[in-house]
Amino acid sequence: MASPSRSYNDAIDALNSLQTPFDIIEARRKAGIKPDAVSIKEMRTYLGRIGYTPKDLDRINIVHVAGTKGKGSTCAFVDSILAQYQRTLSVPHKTGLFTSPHLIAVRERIRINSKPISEALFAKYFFEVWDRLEQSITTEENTLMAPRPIYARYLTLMSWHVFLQEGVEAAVYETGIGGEFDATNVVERPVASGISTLGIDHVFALGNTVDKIAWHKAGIMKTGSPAFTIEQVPEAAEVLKKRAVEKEVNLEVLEIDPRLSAVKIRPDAAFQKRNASLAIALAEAVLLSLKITIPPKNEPLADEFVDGLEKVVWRGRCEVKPEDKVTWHVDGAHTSDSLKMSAKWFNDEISGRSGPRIMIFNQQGRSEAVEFLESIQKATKREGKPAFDHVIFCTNVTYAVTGYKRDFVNHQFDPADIDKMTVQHRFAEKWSSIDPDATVKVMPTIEQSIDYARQLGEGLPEGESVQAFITGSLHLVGGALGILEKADAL
Ligand SMILES: Nc1ncnc2c1ncn2[C@@H]1O[C@H](COP(=O)(O)OP(=O)(O)OP(=O)(O)O)[C@@H](O)[C@H]1O
Ligand SMILES: [Mg+2]
Ligand SMILES: [Mg+2]
Repeated sequence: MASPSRSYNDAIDALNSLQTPFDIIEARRKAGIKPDAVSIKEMRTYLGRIGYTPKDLDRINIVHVAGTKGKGSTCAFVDSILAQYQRTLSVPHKTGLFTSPHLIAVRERIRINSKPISEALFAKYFFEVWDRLEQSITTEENTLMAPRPIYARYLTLMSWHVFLQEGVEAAVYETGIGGEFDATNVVERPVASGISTLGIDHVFALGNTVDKIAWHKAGIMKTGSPAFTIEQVPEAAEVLKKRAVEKEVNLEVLEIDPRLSAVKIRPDAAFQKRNASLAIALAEAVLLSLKITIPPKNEPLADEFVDGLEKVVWRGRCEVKPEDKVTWHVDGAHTSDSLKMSAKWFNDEISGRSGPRIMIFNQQGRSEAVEFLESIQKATKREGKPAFDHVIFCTNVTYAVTGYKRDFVNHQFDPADIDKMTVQHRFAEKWSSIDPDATVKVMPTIEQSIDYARQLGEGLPEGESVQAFITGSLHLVGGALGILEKADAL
């Protein structure tokens, strides 16, 4: 057990103190300072300071995944397949999963045997890393670096410590931003690298065209380790191929795996089948390295693969939650391409259903999201009616009374903007211009937005329910799931 002064909440408060404040982010942005090779060098130093070398990471057999969209889903598929092998063969004995961002609680970013590590374990390892870093500064000459890495990097560092201490035999790693300079890229000999769908996101750090972004993501391919990707737009495919040649990596470009025709992939959409195809290849590579025999590619998938793919739980992505008078469609998409997918998914789901349509949307601190609204409107538009009868733009503040949960405190946004709901008013203005018959509202909290949707459901005739779509931000979706389930949805 963690001591009273070193509880999970203390750990989260300490972690939050490692967030880069909004004004510093702004200053860096203005000065054009971006992540570069120094980030990796520093991560290696921190790893050394907590007592490990990159070679130690080979022990946890890392599968490394980068991409603009589908990283988390692909990682969850791989993890779920490995869980099935653990059930039937007891190998791998322990699995690790490192993903970002979190939906409900920080600790869900670090999982063992598919479950977020407990609060007690999180606190224990968090403070072990904290103390090791503290002690090492006095013993080392190089004090130019900050004593501790920033938020996401700290969690990456901590995940290695957790997985090594816990004896994890196979660990699936999602990159945070990009690949080449991402904290996770300290790994030198992954069991396999996978690159999911590439598109536009994190433009400031990675560049504003898909080829520049592809260059970063390709940085996770390592000489001596197999690499896989799926069909990409030509500019991205070309860069990946070129970098694979430079690194002498055999990059395999996967079609949608024909064996998936016997598997119920949810949602039944091409993008998810691409994620699943990538996951199959990555899981095969891990199993091979663990000396587990798998059926050859021209035979049907082993039951463990089928079950793993069908039973995967990846919350807050394409999730449907029916309630008495509201059917909630919850998806944390937050980039241009994924919001298009997401809106199409919602539209397909509700086809033929009657009842008012409502969208609850937010994307904090990203003004470019105004443009994303158009693609949502295009994918959902109707003849003679607004795409949505009601559209609500709210902040990511969960509750009207208690505000944010600790796990969602975010110093990276301008607090004045949240108070004034600046971005929400801009979204509202935009939506009113593209879907003029919709009732558009701005609300300060997720809770109030959900109440509004529920009120619309009251008094609807038998057989009708509100068709609600919650999207735009994983934080919004996590908060919403917490309210809908009256508890942490972990
Ligand atoms: N291959 C894909 N192409 C486009 N959109 C996708 C793809 N896979 C998933 N999505 C959409 O993106 C959302 C997020 O998926 P996922 O968590 O797998 O992505 P991610 O790459 O981990 O994203 P991030 O870490 O930036 O939130 C899903 O809910 C879905 O709407
Ligand atoms: Mg992302
Ligand atoms: Mg993710």
